[in-house]
Amino acid sequence: MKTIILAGGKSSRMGKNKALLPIGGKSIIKRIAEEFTPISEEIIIIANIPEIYNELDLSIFPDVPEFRGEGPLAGIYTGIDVADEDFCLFIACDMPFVSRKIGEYLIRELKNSGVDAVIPSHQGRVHPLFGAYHKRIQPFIKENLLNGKRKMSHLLNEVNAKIIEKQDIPEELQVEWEYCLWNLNTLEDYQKALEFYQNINKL
Ligand SMILES: Nc1nc2c(ncn2[C@@H]2O[C@H](COP(=O)(O)OP(=O)(O)OP(=O)(O)O)[C@@H](O)[C@H]2O)c(=O)[nH]1
Repeated sequence: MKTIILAGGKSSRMGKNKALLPIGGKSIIKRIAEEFTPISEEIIIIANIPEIYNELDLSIFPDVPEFRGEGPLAGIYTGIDVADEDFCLFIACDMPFVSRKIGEYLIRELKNSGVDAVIPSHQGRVHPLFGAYHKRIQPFIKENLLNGKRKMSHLLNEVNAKIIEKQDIPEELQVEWEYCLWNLNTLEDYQKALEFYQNINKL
């Protein structure tokens, strides 16, 4: 499988590039890349200012010109295009604690169940930016973007998406579930993530 990190956002609520915020001495995007390297054939970054990430030594592509900067859906469209692979795992660059075990689980479900997408959900909230997607959804994304429908929820209503809840996953993965889905939007979120990181490292 290929892992695709979406890093083409504006981080306007954070006020600085979320992907580069350090946690435990490492940027979030680097943490994600390192976490997924052991299980990925390739890690690809989709970012609109690619040179920012040169030091990561990964493949970096901007959104396709047709949809540049049109939100995460544009990043997924581009990721599917460049990965040229049936099964892709997408991860937002603002999820510092994503887990490869859960990523593997999502991809396995995608392969075994034959659906178009496998998406985690926690406490009534779906997290489509840590999800496994089949290449065949690409025409649906294109149609939505051409019609100005940028919300992930539109796409998930149109394709055959399997939503996974905590109780669906093997028990040994359930501990990781909650923090794995955590994404950071504001400085307050970042502060909480730093505290969480310090606390788990004290255990
Ligand atoms: N490739 C690509 N990724 C995007 C785009 N917009 C958002 N993302 C990524 O999608 C994820 C979620 O982004 P959001 O938090 O919704 O948006 P954001 O622009 O990063 O942040 P805000 O400006 O605060 O809304 C992050 O990993 C972003 O980098 C885009 O237009 N292209």
